[in-house]
Amino acid sequence: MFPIIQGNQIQKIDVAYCSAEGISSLELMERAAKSFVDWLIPQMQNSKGRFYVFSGPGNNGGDGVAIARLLKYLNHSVHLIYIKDVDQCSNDFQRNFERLPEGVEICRFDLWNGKIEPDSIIIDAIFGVGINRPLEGTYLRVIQTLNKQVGLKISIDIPSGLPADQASFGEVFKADHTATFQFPKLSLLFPEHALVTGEHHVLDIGMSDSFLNKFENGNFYLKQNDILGLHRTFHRFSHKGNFGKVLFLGSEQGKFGAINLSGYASLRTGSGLVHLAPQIENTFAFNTLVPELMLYQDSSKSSLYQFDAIGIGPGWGMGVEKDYFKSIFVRFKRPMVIDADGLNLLAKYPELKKEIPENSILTPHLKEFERLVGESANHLERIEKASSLAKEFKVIVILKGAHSLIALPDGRRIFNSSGNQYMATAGSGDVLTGMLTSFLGQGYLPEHAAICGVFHHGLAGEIASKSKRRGMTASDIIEAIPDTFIKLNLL
Ligand SMILES: NC(=O)C1=CN([C@@H]2O[C@H](COP(=O)(O)OP(=O)(O)OC[C@H]3O[C@@H](n4cnc5c(N)ncnc54)[C@H](OP(=O)(O)O)[C@@H]3O)[C@@H](O)[C@H]2O)[C@@H](O)CC1
Ligand SMILES: [K+]
Repeated sequence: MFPIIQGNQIQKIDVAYCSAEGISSLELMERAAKSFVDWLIPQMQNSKGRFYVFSGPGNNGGDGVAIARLLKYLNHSVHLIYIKDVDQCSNDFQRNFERLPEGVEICRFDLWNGKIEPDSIIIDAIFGVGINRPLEGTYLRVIQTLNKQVGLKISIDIPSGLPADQASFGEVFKADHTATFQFPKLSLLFPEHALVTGEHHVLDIGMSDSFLNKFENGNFYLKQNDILGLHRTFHRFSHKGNFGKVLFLGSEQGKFGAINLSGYASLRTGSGLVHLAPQIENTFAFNTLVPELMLYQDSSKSSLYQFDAIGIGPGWGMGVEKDYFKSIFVRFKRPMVIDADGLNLLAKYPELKKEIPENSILTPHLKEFERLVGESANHLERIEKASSLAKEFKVIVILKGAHSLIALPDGRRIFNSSGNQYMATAGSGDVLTGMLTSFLGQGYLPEHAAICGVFHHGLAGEIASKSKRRGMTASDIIEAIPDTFIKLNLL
């Protein structure tokens, strides 16, 4: 997993990396510039190949100057607009400025005529992770001017004006794409910044996970390769008992779809036996979506021990009695998945939080999370609260959304990379509950169940949305679950 390094540590990393690799900071900048251009060129198939690069005074600006050179070498039309006098810019900026080839149109911002030809691509290299205060004066004017321009806008490393690991504190360049070096900066993962970051892309500049891990501060970014080693393997002699017997409690009258979706998702994730216990008196009235799902009638006296894992909450309703709710924790005793009305009931009866079995997985979306822990001023505060909740009650909190956060009881915070906007559809959360419960039931450690569940869920969404886009439903996500195992070559 990539650690997500704090902005104010990044200069230290540059120095340590350059000395370990025996390269100069200028060479590292060249690598960054090259990785950017290698990523950029295939993106711009229909463009005329005309670029306007705006460079600020630091090394982000230096990246921009190096990129202007590399684009010119590829015979593109390149304009470089710099903002501060060159002799007041960073050393590596100045070294790159000296290397600019003939044909790059160079102009200082205050002398620039303000014209950008249609179909041009605007590259923002004004500020990177070194931003330390809100923009004012000329810099503010530059960003305001560029935000009014039409055309594809791309930020290098981070949209200028956005601090690396805090909530935005002023005007920010509005990018369509952000190409960030080596690992995403924390603030790129905040939902409230989506309009300025656009789509973000992580570009490799050669730093290994093990090198970066020396600078980690508990935040990590989950990639596809990270989950491969976490999966259990099964063999020809495995029988349905090995794949787990799971139970879902939820679905009051009128919300039958909820645990049906969870149950079906758990079958598709590999569960051997799946039972549903709807919150209704007469289960004859309950139709299961697929014949493989079995009905179970729970009574608060019976043992739940026969199940390997349970998932509670989807469509449950708020009529569940407190004592019955508590009895589930007491009767099962082992890690379980708590979602939807299970979480709303915890918000209603906060004294029950301490009864939750250790290492259980709680899966709130932003609204459910707010009910549990109160309002947050921004996503940074939300992340801190999720982490505190995980540590205090020794549970795993999955804060759902783009780049879902997995907050672990030991304080680590893992941000997911899979998934897309089309997954914001009814029942998507019930599917996740089914997948998490399935992995728990197959004997995965709760931490691994959480990581695999979140990643596969996002990947299934990506696969299903290829043909369905906005029309994708939760059932489509379920149907794509087997493809996630095939894609990752997992037997
Ligand atoms: N490690 C990596 O992965 C690699 C990183 N690389 C690149 O380096 C970038 C970081 O470079 P950086 O440290 O020079 O910071 P950057 O943001 O360019 O500028 C800081 C300058 O801005 C100034 N300043 C700050 N706020 C201001 C404000 N509001 N208004 C006005 N001025 C303000 C501040 O001066 P100050 O006035 O505070 O003295 C300082 O002069 C990084 O994002 C990436 O693109 C790659 O090249 C190689 C691999
Ligand atoms: K930038």
